[in-house]
Amino acid sequence: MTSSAASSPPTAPPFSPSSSSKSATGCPSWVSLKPRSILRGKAGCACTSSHANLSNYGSSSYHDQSHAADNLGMNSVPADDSGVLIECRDVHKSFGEKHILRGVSFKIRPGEAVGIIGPSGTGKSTILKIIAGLLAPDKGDIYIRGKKRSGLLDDYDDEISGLRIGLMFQSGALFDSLTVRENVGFLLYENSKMPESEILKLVTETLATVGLKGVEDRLPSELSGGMKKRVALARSIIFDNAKDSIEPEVLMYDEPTAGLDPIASTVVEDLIRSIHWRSDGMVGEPRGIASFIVVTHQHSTIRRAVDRLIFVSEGKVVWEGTTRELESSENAIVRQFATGRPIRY
Ligand SMILES: Nc1ncnc2c1ncn2[C@@H]1O[C@H](COP(=O)(O)OP(=O)(O)OP(=O)(O)O)[C@@H](O)[C@H]1O
Repeated sequence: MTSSAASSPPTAPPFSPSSSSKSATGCPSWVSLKPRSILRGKAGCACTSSHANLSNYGSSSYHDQSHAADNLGMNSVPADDSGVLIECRDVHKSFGEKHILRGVSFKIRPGEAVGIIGPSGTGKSTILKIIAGLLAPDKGDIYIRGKKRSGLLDDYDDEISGLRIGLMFQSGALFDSLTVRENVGFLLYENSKMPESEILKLVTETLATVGLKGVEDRLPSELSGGMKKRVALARSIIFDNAKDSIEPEVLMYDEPTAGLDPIASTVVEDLIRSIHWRSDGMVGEPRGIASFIVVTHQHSTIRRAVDRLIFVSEGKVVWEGTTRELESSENAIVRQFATGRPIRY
């Protein structure tokens, strides 16, 4: 992500588990469309990005070529519109003079694993923030289960949103002054009626799910980049056992593998998949997470973590198709993305 969200940098509320009096800085790694006091006004992180294979994206040559993609047919876009969870319809967004989104339209259906790809700065993260209700579109609408949504995150109640959406920021956005245990259990300590001993147990179990053991007492500064991503993932999938309504039905990940080495990337990609699989009851306990959306530049993440792709360029969706179709597409830009070859001038 190339820039911060519209809001000013967040300051987290004081952390208040009984055992700690530390205060936190930073912002949560995920937000839900269900309002909770801890999340109000806390969204928005300054993020950085690394795009190993796509350094030439955003060049004029790239943009010239992308016009050709406008003529591409949409491949393998499911025809069945019944039960569409999220629809972006002709969404526009400008920041000052910069017209970033110029009529973005797509649909997310139940159970889908969707990747949003495209040149740097084309507005992919902005799309996630608009879907999450952190930013308002200037024009166009977001439909949730067929119902037009209005307002931002803070305005929602359960009836209006109708869908629980979690967003994991690219940076992971861990609270630097809190331990791993406190970070992962943050929302539960703040909101849940669960006893602290149960929260501790759940934190340990959730960390084990993402392959981390014995790191509960470490600070984020004592973790590698890959471990931080996994802690952020753990925080995005820990749920209040006492309520079944708190779990997000759609998880959105903003560049979850950016900056990771291939092995650490694979771990995170497979974790994202496994969370999804569990929603289908294929592995372990069924979860309520219906779909997920991943913004990524990483080819391995596209191959391992998602099934369908939405290619955004110059603020529009210029191609949709399966990951397999990405490999075989004859469109110059899509093929170039698939092969990771530098663009020739
Ligand atoms: N709050 C904001 N204020 C001003 N400009 C913004 C804001 N948020 C995003 N932008 C600008 O909008 C453009 C799109 O940003 P965005 O982060 O959505 O792109 P992206 O496609 O996710 O990029 P990347 O692939 O590099 O992460 C960038 O030029 C960015 O600087």
